[in-house]
Amino acid sequence: KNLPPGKTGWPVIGESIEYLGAGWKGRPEKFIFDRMSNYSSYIFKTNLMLQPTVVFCGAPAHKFLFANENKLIQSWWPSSVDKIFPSSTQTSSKEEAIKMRKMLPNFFKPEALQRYIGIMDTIAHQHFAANWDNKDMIVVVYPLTQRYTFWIACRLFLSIEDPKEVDRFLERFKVLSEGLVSIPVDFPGTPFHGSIKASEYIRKEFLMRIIKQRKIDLAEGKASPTQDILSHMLLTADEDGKFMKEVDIADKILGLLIGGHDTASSACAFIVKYLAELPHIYQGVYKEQMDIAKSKGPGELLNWEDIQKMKLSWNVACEVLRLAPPVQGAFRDVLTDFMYEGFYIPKGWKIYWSTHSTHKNPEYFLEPYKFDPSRFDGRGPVPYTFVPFGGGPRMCPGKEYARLEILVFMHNLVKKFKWEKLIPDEKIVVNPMPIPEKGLPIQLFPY
Ligand code: HEM
Repeated sequence: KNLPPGKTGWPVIGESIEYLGAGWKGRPEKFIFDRMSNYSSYIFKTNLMLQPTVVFCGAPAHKFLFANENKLIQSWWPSSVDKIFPSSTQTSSKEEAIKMRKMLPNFFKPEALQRYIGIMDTIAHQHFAANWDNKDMIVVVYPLTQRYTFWIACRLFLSIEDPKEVDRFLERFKVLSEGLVSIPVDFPGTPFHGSIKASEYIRKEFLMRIIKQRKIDLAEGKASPTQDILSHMLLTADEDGKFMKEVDIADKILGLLIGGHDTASSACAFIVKYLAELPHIYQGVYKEQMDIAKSKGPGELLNWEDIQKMKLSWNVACEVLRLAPPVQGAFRDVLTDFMYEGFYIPKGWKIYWSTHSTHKNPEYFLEPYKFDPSRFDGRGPVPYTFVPFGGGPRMCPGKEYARLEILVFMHNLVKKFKWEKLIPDEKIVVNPMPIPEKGLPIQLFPY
């Protein structure tokens, strides 16, 4: 049978090491481009995460995959992810994903999102005052953007208000994320082992304690049914009148935290990096945000209309997501044998789609390494070429929420500071999100 070109690497581990990189700090972009130029610019075979895998590259391939979700293919996560959180939306379990998908529109519908803007803005004020203003005006950005997005999620998902509690939770959470996309060796000391332990603690102890207390508070009228995602999950029954089990709620909330946390933190950190490197882009964003700031009364929070005015800022954020996409790509399981472009794709193999195959492809983006936010003016890039949030039925449900928290972050940041990078050529590592190796230390210059 005519399998796609490519090699499957070492016995058992295949090319996972090349993909994830030594020390789990990989260069997925190089992996994809090397093989696109060695084998074929639209398809090649390999072996990743212990699975024979075909990588689909380019806009037509993305279109094909997104259109065939749940027909020829279905979302699949490496067994490592299934083990770290057994029944949540991030796993391959289709039923759980469907349940989650049905519930999500309530959290991410426009009325709900509009309510979140003021809360995000309040948290941003407190976050910048508590963490960025210091004597030397030197900060390391990535841990701070992690704090910012985690604080927002803790508030909107669980009504955790105390920053110290948020920080304690974040420490455990970081251990979990680090082993999420790793070689699944469950042995003390490996990232995978740490991740399983952290997940058990978060799901079975930390979240369970909050869920039980919330049930009591709701029964006694001390908590509001609409105050956050947790109340909503506890009080919403499915079509058969059944309420979700506590363990499932813990898993779902963890799934949302995983989906939304490191992704948005990485995006915010790269925005800081690019704005430091490109003063003319910073000036444009500064002007746009100051016009909005000047139109507000003292203490007045950002609202939906303000967000709509942040056109250039969002173009800049999109260009950052194109050049440094937080999600490298995702896997699919092949449900039935099929042919693609004359190549045989066997049932049971995995498919991987990669943001890089289009984002930095000169066929779709002229001078792909040039930072040019005007690419997003008007109708923007050609469909299926700009895919930081994926596409089709499994497209990121948190896209609009992410847009809001990123724009609120940019507004509060440029209003307060200019900055310079302290390590001019800081290396970028991918673990599994891209991050500057030393976390992006910067010198701040407050206004
Ligand atoms: C810049 C920020 C973000 C990026 C780049 C991003 C990217 C993605 C991508 C590419 C996928 C699809 C993966 C696939 O094709 O299988 C995805 C799925 C998902 N995202 Fe996001 N995401 C972001 C923020 C968020 C936020 C803020 C949340 C939640 C509040 C979230 C929750 C999820 C969930 C639950 C899924 C799984 C959906 C499913 O499998 O049906 N994401 N995200």
